[in-house]
Amino acid sequence: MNGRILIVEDDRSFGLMLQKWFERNGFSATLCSGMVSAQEVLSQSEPFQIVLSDLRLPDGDGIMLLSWLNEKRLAVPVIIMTGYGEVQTAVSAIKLGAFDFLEKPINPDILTKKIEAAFEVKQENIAPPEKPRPERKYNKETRVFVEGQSPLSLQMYTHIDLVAPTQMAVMIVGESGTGKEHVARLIHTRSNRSSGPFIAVDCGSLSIELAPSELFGHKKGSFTSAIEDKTGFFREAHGGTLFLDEVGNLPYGVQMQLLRTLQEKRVRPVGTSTDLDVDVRIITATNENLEKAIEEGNFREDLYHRLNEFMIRVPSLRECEEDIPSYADHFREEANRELGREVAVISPDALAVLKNYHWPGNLRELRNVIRRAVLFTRGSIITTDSLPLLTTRKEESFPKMDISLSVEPEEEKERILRALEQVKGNKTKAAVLLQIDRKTLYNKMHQYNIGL
Ligand SMILES: Nc1ncnc2c1ncn2[C@@H]1O[C@H](COP(=O)(O)OP(=O)(O)OP(=O)(O)O)[C@@H](O)[C@H]1O
Repeated sequence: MNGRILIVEDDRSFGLMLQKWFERNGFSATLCSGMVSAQEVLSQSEPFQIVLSDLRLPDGDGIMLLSWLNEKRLAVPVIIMTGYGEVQTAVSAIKLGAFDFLEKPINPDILTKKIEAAFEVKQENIAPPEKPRPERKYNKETRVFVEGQSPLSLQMYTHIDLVAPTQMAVMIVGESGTGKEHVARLIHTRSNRSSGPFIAVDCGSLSIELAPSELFGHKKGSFTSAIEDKTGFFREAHGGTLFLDEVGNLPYGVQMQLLRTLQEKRVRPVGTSTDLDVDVRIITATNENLEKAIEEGNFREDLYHRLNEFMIRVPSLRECEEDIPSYADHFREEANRELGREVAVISPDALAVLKNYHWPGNLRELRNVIRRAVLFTRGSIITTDSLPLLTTRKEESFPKMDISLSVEPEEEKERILRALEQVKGNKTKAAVLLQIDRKTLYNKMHQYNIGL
């Protein structure tokens, strides 16, 4: 391993020890003693591959540093170091996007594994430092997934199977960490585009200035930093699927261009005057209420309807309690493999705790909790002792997300016609696609004068 690591630690002797350890292991490590100095270094020097930050700093904390990195769109994995008993805060840090956490006193083997894992993610997900790119490509199945068997999960998989073979634009909604990206990938692999590319783009990392060229490409010399031709995500996804994650974050200025591209199925790279054909299926995901964004003037309504030809709602984990044991077991096996452990089971008491918690961070949080438990377990059984304090009960949890839709009549008619076309006129299937009952479909067809 080698690469640039930034250590943010106010305990100087501990920081120096870490710095020496990294240097002995072939890294270049920079040490900062506080948040502000870390921000200065991160803004000025060459990009770092990993930031290893203490949770508590004299002029802030690791979580503030994390938020600052997010704000500045500096895509670097952050590992937070916590003291004994600060695991809850560390879990919050992970929900905010920290890559992982490490408990002090630091075990060098665990540190090595986490650094290796962060590097892998950095190589896989994030582009070379000098040219940050927000896409992730999936050319092969890298992870194993579990299909929940609860009624809401089964309903979701039925919807996936139904919509996957069509060309409809799918909008996936659900809380953070529910597995929306996994659903997008599943739709792609179950579609007739599965042999084509799957390009995932995090819309939150597209700046207003660069978004057009990232999405639609550019011609060499069309602006100062355009030192070579760029294909753009749309054309990279030609023949396959373009997944726009966190689509609510798409800069408003680019939304019109996106709509035009979708309607005309053509892109015009920046700095050119020629339109190029593109054949791309669009899948989007959001964990925010886009209707509110529309009301507030932050998201175009016409684009919303174009992207939302079919909506899939990914249930929260607290709505699928019966799936928790199989997910937990799956994450236990995954952690065993990745951490070289042999933890065989989760005790019934521990399972009861897991089932009773409200999981605001959903599958991502469950995965982190189980990984931590596998690390902490000395024997072969995960007991309540190896779980963090999971105290908030389900009853105290938040209300469900409102995903109801209101559509303009013209658009509604258009959607019904499209759905009927996709399923060759089968009204039962069209009603499922539109997520309305058959009777409502008949009424609407009558209302819009669509031949029965
Ligand atoms: N069906 C599944 N089986 C096993 N692991 C899963 C499954 N779905 C999701 N995961 C895991 O849960 C975590 C969160 O999944 P994912 O990133 O797809 O969620 P998301 O809803 O897209 O999150 P966000 O809203 O933050 O973008 C990931 O580690 C993913 O690998």
